[in-house]
Amino acid sequence: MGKRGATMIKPEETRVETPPLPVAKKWYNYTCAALVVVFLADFASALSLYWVLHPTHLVPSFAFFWRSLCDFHKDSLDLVVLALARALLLPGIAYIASCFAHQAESSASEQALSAALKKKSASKPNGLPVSTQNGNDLHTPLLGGDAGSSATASTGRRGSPLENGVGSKAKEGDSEDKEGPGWWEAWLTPKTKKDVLLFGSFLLCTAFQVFVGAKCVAFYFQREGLEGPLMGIAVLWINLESTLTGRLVEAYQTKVRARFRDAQEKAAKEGGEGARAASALLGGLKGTGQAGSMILMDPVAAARALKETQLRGDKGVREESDVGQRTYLLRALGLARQEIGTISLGLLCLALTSGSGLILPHYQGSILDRVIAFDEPGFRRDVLLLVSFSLATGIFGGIRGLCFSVVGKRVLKTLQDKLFTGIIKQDVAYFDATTSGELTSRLTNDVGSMAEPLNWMISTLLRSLLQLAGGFLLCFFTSWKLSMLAFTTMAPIMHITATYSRWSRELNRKRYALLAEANSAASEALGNIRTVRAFSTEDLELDKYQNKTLAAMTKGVTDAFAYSFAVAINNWLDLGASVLILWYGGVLVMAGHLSIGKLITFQLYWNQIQSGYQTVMQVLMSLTRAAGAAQRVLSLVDALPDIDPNAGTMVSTLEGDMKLEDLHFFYQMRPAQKVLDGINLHVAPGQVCALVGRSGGGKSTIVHLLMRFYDPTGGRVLLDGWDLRSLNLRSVHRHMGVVAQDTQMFATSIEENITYGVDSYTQDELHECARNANAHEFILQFPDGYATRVGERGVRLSGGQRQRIAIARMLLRKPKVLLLDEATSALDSESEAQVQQALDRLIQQGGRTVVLVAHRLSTVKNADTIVVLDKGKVVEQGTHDDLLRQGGVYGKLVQRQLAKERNKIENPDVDGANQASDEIDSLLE
Ligand SMILES: Nc1ncnc2c1ncn2[C@@H]1O[C@H](COP(=O)(O)OP(=O)(O)OP(=O)(O)O)[C@@H](O)[C@H]1O
Repeated sequence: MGKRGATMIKPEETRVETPPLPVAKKWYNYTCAALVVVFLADFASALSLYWVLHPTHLVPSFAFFWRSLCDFHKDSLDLVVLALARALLLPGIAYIASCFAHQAESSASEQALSAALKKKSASKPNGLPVSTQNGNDLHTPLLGGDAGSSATASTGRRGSPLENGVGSKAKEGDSEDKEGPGWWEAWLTPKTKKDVLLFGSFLLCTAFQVFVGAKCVAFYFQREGLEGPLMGIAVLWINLESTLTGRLVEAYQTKVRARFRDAQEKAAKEGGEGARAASALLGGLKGTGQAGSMILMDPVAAARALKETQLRGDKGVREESDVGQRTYLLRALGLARQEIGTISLGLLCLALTSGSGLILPHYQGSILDRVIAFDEPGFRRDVLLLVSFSLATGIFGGIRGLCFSVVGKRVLKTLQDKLFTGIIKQDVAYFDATTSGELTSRLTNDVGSMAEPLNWMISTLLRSLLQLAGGFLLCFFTSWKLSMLAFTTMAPIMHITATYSRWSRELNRKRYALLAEANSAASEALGNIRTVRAFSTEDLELDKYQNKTLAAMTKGVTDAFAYSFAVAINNWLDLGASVLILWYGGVLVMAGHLSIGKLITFQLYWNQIQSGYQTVMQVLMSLTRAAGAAQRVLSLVDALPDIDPNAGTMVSTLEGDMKLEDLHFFYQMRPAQKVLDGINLHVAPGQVCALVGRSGGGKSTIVHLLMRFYDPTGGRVLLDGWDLRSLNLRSVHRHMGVVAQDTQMFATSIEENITYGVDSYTQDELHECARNANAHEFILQFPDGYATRVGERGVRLSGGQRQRIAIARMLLRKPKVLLLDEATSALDSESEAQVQQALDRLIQQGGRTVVLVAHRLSTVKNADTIVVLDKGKVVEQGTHDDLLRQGGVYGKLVQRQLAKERNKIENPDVDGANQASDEIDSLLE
């Protein structure tokens, strides 16, 4: 396989946003019911019209039947026949399309599962055992194996009817000697077949509709009371029928998806049993009867892998609530609440602009009629009014734009602040599962996409809706027949735009996810630039980044093609409507039923409707895009951390008594690995406890739990006899000082780094702490002294210098409890000795409790208690002398260390720290 990236599961592939199964079923049933009602009403309206025309000939003879059918201008039997044809054809199409949708869904679900399994198998060096339901045992390939073959193994089918379906992509890497499917077969997936069928039904409905529209205007109405409205209902029903047919198939797809997801979650919960359930379901879904051939590998792992990108708290994965357009709008309005004054002014100007905008076409048409009639005074008055209304429209339009733009900018700021607050308060477990690149993407791309439409959305949406409603009424007022004809093209346009907007929403969600991944890849590479340079892996990083941006671009280009296609069809339909209006309007004008001015007015109102509709659709489309981004933003804004640093009892003073009671812990990202397994430990106030042991034994994890970065999965951490979980973390941290293994610095000055989080201090205190940490001297050697900027993450300092600044930072806080996680590991022997001296002094000064993690003997030997940890258990515990007497692991370590010390004197280049670490490892072997 070669490329590591190939095993990654793209979040957008695995995270299928579907409602719960009961909701999906409910919507499917509602859509079915609505379709039945619409068909019945359609047929009833056509029959009623026929009955209105022939109250005595409801059951015609053949000759009468034929005459009625062929009389386009005066009879309506053709409408009854067409209604019947639709009632038969459309459900048939919906059924066949649903079958294809079924196949596409099961195939896609299967692909997602096998991707998850592939990832799992890639993360396990020994590969995962996979078992078929018919009892065969297979093995997934190792990381370096052929990705495609694992997918093939997991689908486990040959010659299935879905072989050429969506799932065929999963088998891209099938053995090279086999010929892949031709482009035609690859293209003709069940999904394509479904789409083609639905598009066919749409064309059919449009043709029916144009027929009814043409009939409507050409019809000779004997009594206009009932015939017109019945004809109008027929036009309306056709639109509904075509839309509902598409919706029915979608609702069915959603139901299938929800069923699959439920089965998958069941699989995660129940292990083997659930696996069989999911497998059976998949087999059932495919409709191939090959349940036995579906292979599932470790469903728990697969389901877990699927959830890796989801929001996490300290207690585990959380469901992100689905943010639709309505929720987005409500939340956006909620954010804009403080701007109510500016919004009100904007709305007032909006009403004035829209009102005067709607009056303009009336005067435009009227001016023309007055020119034709040589009515000079009327002409002058109308021109004056037109100018006045145009000026008003411009002025109020400008103010409206300004108001809403200001509101948009303010909301953006509020949102950015809220999101950053949401991110920074998350549990540490959340940050274990995500990358800073993804988070910065949320802060920039997602917040931008969510807030951007607010600049113009509210005003534009309201204005366009007013324009639409007003234009609609005025069109009917000007000529209802002309309106009826023109509106036959409206529904297909609406249908195309709605379908495109749904599809585009999904595509853009994937695009944003890819952009976030690209961001993540870039920030990871830049954050580790020295490693990248040292290993000359610039091309590899570039590849990773480019793969993501390429995939995002491909999706963007696909969207652009589809958009152009949708726009082209819309334009044709729009032009068609204009031609129809001019044709029939011209006929009416020539027959003396309509003035030229009225025809122009109608055309202008029609244009207003068109542009209003296009704008509404654009707003809705950006709404759907914004809703996708809003989901990622709001899920974080709303998510409360499991560990709330502000909750619990405030701690004003601390004795420093620390107790670990039967402590158990595993990290969420590796639930199978027990890191701490029943640790019991007591550190009395003022005592020093040293944790030693093999790398990975759980020493730093104990420090994490003492800081309450995580809560234990079993047992308790007690501070002064209080369960740490019941105390206010912020107040506890005020009494704690920590120097972590990887010293973290901010890209500010040395002084700001040392005084980080300290409210008040004097320069003397600052210098004293730096002196005690053995940092003062080297700081003064920099030309800017304490004002020296350290660069991002302190890159302009050496490891030892960073460590000493971190120690100074800790000393300045005068903590009651010191947590030193290998605080002196990065120092040379001389610095270490000095820092050690400073730490000793600090410990002796004020009876502080100290927990230190160290590999070096010199650091640990003075501790009151030395705890030797291995595989999350305490293997030895006591003072230096006790443990030496016992002659166990620690005793051997000391002997070896002394030997090394002698060796070091002879060979001063040896890196003592690493050696000592290796030494403990080997001792514990
Ligand atoms: N955030 C994390 N998520 C998942 N696993 C983790 C995480 N942090 C540590 N681990 C795992 O937990 C185990 C214990 O790690 P820990 O850092 O406590 O060991 P340690 O004894 O301090 O090792 P060292 O001496 O090398 O620092 C290791 O196997 C490590 O891989």
